[in-house]
Amino acid sequence: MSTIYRALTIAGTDPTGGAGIQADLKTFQELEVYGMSVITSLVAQNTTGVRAIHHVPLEFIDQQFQAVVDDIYPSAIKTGMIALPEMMELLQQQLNSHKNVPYVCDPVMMAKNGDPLLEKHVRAKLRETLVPLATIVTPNIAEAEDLIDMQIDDIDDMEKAAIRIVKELGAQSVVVKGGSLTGDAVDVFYSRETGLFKLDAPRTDTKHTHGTGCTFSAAICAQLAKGIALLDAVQKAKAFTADAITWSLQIGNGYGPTNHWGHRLNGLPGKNVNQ
Ligand SMILES: Nc1ncnc2c1ncn2[C@@H]1O[C@H](COP(=O)(O)OP(=O)(O)OP(=O)(O)O)[C@@H](O)[C@H]1O
Ligand SMILES: Cc1ncc(COP(=O)(O)O)c(N)n1
Repeated sequence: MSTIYRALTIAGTDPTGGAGIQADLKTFQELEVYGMSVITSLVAQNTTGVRAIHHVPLEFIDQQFQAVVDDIYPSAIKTGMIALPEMMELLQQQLNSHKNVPYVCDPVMMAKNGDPLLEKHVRAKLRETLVPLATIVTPNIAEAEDLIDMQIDDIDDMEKAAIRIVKELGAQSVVVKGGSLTGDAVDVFYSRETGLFKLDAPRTDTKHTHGTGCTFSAAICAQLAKGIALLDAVQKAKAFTADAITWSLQIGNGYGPTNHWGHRLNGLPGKNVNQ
């Protein structure tokens, strides 16, 4: 039998299925990687915004994590919404004990509509605990600005920020995502080994981008679980995410979800599965 690659996401939920744990598991499945999850926070949200957050007790997060690693050992791990400093400390300890496993840190700070998922005063804790352990950290523009306290207006700034995140915060590599800029959807990858690398995709004219960051980081995690090299993993994840955005589902009353099976529709007529 062929190898079963296994990816673990540690994150919050989205009951409408577009972001968080749900988006991660859909992405793992599409990429033929066995998906597992540890839930940190239950989030009552939809495509229009966040209504309420219920944090899972620390001890129970620990029990979920142990239950996974004691039985089906992950080939790669990602973290998404980690809202409390004590959760970050617990995961820092856990990830430190499993340093052999590639780790993708998506430093989730807010939902697409601007609702906070991580309070401002605990962002420094994320920078100190989880970011330094990351094989790759995947901030969007606002998150990168927060991580290294600089304003980012263009691709030059993204490059400066990427280098600083690796050199000053200790992550092994970074991809700064340019989804919120204008023009082509350009992301900037940096690692000490490869240097700077631009990832370019045409921008799809859509507001349905809820969960793009979760999908992108989960796709990187899935590729790393398969043993794909870092830059190649990021390039493959970029293409997967671009397809998920291109083949928009047009559902929800706000920022609608991406289409996780979009990569299967390339070559078919139309860009909207409802057409
Ligand atoms: N309209 C778009 N067309 C094509 N690619 C896009 C578009 N918007 C975002 N992307 C790409 O999607 C990926 C995620 O980037 P983005 O900046 O949206 O992350 P994010 O803000 O963390 O996402 P989210 O918070 O919605 O999970 C990046 O590769 C980015 O370039
Ligand atoms: C649990 C969780 N994690 C991450 C996001 C970010 O995704 P988006 O910015 O697209 O809403 C989210 N909304 N919910």
